[in-house]
Amino acid sequence: MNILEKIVADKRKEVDLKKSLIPVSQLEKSVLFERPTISLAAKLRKSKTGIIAEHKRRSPSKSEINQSLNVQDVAKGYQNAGVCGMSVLTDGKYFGGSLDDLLLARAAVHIPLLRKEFIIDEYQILEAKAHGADVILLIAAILDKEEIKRFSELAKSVHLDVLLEVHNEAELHKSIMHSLDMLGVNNRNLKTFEVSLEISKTLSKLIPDDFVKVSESGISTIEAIKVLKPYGYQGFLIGENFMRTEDPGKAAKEFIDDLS
Ligand SMILES: O=C(O)c1ccccc1NCC(=O)[C@H](O)[C@H](O)COP(=O)(O)O
Repeated sequence: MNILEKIVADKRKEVDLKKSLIPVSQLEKSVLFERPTISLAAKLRKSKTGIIAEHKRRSPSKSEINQSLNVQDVAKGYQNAGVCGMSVLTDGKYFGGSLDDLLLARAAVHIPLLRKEFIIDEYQILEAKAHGADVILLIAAILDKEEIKRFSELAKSVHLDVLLEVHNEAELHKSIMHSLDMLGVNNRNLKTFEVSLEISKTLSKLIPDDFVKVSESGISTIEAIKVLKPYGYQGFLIGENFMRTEDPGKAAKEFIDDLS
């Protein structure tokens, strides 16, 4: 089994357990379920910098990144830095995140929040909404076309933006559909951890203009963004580069100031 298969196998067990403990009817009663969401896609379309900053304590490729920070301080720092949105990893086993991180970030800031998760069941989309997310991530490598359609339509029906992530041409071809808002190209191969910005460059020309294009992973310099912008990218998802520092908000602010 590669790492992605392991994550998905664990996720299936986790979701089955959660469904038995907290029914959908309870998720729908959350005050946050009624909260009007904020569109990340709309923010990215208007932004000159397009930074989506991530809260990431650890990862399968890098192990520990930063375990000592308070998620609300990170969220406020990112908001103060002028990011377009914040990505909150909610997977516990592999990334050290949780749905509580999402709730806490929601209570601290008013920028769009992306639930960064391995979504394999509709339940997780309703869970995202009930915990204050504005956006969900769908990963083409772990979903078939019918699931992408079903999950993205459900997300849209509860007013969540959808970021669909691809890493190769086959994933992109099966994924293009009207119920998506943003197409993300992950520069990291989630099976081998190899990172190359060339993936964003190559796939950019195959993405129709009606989607906001987001380049994800392995971005650590202003130069990388300057290289990717002419390929039509309006969003740039950055995790480790900010989270490795003592003050991710400050690092994001310096980055955005240099970019502006
Ligand atoms: O980051 C990993 O090691 C990883 C491994 C397996 C599946 C997903 C993984 N990361 C999720 C992400 O997509 C990144 O956290 C995100 O794009 C930010 O990347 P970076 O700026 O390189 O931290």
